[in-house]
Amino acid sequence: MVYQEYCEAMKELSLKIMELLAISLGVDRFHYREFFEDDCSIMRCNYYPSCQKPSLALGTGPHCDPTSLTILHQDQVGGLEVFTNNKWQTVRLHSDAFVVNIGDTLTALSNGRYKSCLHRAVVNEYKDRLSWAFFLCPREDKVVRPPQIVSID
Ligand SMILES: O=C(O)CCC(=O)C(=O)O
Ligand SMILES: [Fe+2]
Repeated sequence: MVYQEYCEAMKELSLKIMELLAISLGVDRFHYREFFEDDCSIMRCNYYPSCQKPSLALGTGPHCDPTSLTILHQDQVGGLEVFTNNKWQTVRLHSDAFVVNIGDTLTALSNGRYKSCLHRAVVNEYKDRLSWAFFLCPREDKVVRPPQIVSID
């Protein structure tokens, strides 16, 4: 029940963020909300056992999320890193905050104006770690393309 409520709240939050992104692109505010109708979003709980030699272990290897938006909540152990300015940087922990990632689908939907970000999760030497990721994804048969107004470079 809590799980279902969490998923519904994440879906609504991600659609609200998509409204703001639509406005920022000069697109009709509800354009993406309509695009994500009957969505095939995914919720995933990640568990990373502690590891005595973290540098030799792969938590979640470097990747860009293939999805549209990811809303991530991490526990107080930490381990999420983002590749920016040519180096891996730790994403600061904040118990009251979510991390919002742009995924590859959104890069396509925005004609490259929003870029997906390379990130990874490293494991902790002493503590197990948990993270919860909600991935906003369109219905599987949707054609992914930017609205015309955003297609013009
Ligand atoms: O556990 C994390 O902090 C990141 C997980 C992640 O990148 C993913 O599930 O796609
Ligand atoms: Fe990811």
